[in-house]
Amino acid sequence: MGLPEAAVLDRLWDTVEERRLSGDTTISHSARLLARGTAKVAQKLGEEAVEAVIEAMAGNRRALIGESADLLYHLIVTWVDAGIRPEDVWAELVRREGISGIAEKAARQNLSSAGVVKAGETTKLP
Ligand SMILES: N=c1c2ncn([C@@H]3O[C@H](COP(=O)(O)OP(=O)(O)OP(=O)(O)O)[C@@H](O)[C@H]3O)c2ncn1[C@@H]1O[C@H](COP(=O)(O)O)[C@@H](O)[C@H]1O
Repeated sequence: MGLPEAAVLDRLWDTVEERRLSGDTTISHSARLLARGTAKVAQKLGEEAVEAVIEAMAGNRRALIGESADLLYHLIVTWVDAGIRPEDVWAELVRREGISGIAEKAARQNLSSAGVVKAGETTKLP
């Protein structure tokens, strides 16, 4: 295998989806977490995000790599629970490619100040 690459995320999604469909909750962490329901899945996502924040603030590069993997895993479990496929998210990132985040936000603010978009509404595609 060459350098690790992002395709691992697609493989991980396939594995977690398989655990949702036929995983044994006594041996599969994913099956057990998904069986606990959306609130628990979302809680764990939040917890892992905070753990990544803590390591980033502490400047613990190695620990932040580990917490990043935990966060990505729990984000994928959240996608599986919500019926989101990786390509749904990859398509959104591709749509945004080449559009500066600053220009994107300014355009949204112009739309809302022109009354085209009500404040609080987003012009981001669903
Ligand atoms: N990438 C991961 C991965 N990252 C983290 N974790 C698990 O996530 C859990 C996080 O620990 P926590 O204490 O935060 O969560 P918890 O055990 O629910 O504890 P509580 O908060 O409920 O008390 C640990 O058990 C980690 O092992 C993962 N479990 C699985 N995977 C991948 O998913 C695949 C399928 O795993 P299973 O579903 O277990 O078969 C594996 O082959 C891996 O590729």
